[in-house]
Amino acid sequence: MSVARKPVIGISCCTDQIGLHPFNIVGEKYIMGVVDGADGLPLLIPALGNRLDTEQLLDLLDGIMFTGSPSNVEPHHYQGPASAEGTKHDPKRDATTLPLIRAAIERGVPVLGICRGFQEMNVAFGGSLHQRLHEVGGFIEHREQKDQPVAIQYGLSHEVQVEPGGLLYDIAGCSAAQVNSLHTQGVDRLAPTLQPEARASDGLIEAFSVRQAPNFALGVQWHPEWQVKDNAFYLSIFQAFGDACRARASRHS
Ligand SMILES: N[C@@H](CCC(=O)NCCCC(=O)O)C(=O)O
Repeated sequence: MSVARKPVIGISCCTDQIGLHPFNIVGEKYIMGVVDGADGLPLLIPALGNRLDTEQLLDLLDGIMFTGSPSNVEPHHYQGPASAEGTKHDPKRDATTLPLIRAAIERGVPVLGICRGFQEMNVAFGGSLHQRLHEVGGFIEHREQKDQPVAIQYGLSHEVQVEPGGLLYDIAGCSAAQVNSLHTQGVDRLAPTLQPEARASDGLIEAFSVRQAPNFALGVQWHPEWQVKDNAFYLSIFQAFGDACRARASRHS
């Protein structure tokens, strides 16, 4: 009797210097989102840029989650103005995730993008970002309160309106939900291939799917991985992603 295996879900890594050495790192909450929310087997994807064998990786994986990060996509990827001095970048991550997003979606590998990962999806398909939403005018505060405990920083912050009839509406079964909010950047020009799935009260696009994607492809600006089991809306996103990954995995077994 064969036992269904858990889907293998890739998780994009950031790079950072710790002491004398460069490291590939990922926040544990993303790993636990895959384990607890998607019931998947997490596999970390190092930021190897063009040295990553994308074809072999996509053969192995049943899904990929593109994580959030304190770093920002370098603006030359969307023809944006130079970043403000001191902006944190991760060019090795950009060189890995932007092509990997396009390749994964084209190959029908399920994709979930979170926060930076959501912003990367927009840039990967030709969209652009506001680099400092709070300086644009007209937007509510989307940044976390950095002086507050982590539970407050990742606590519910504002509402999003879910597009009726869309993928997220189907998944969550609701037309509005409260989400956390920990980002400075946001979608400016939405890539033509992306379909808005949710907006904040200021109109900012906070979730999208990929039009005509052969499989699950959703990006969200908030952090559904945060204590995923305790929030029905967050959990529904991970379960839908996990189901798509399981369906793909079953084709290989
Ligand atoms: N740097 C971007 C993206 C924000 C983001 O992904 N934050 C996550 C912070 C750490 C984490 O929870 O992984 C922006 O500021 O818009």
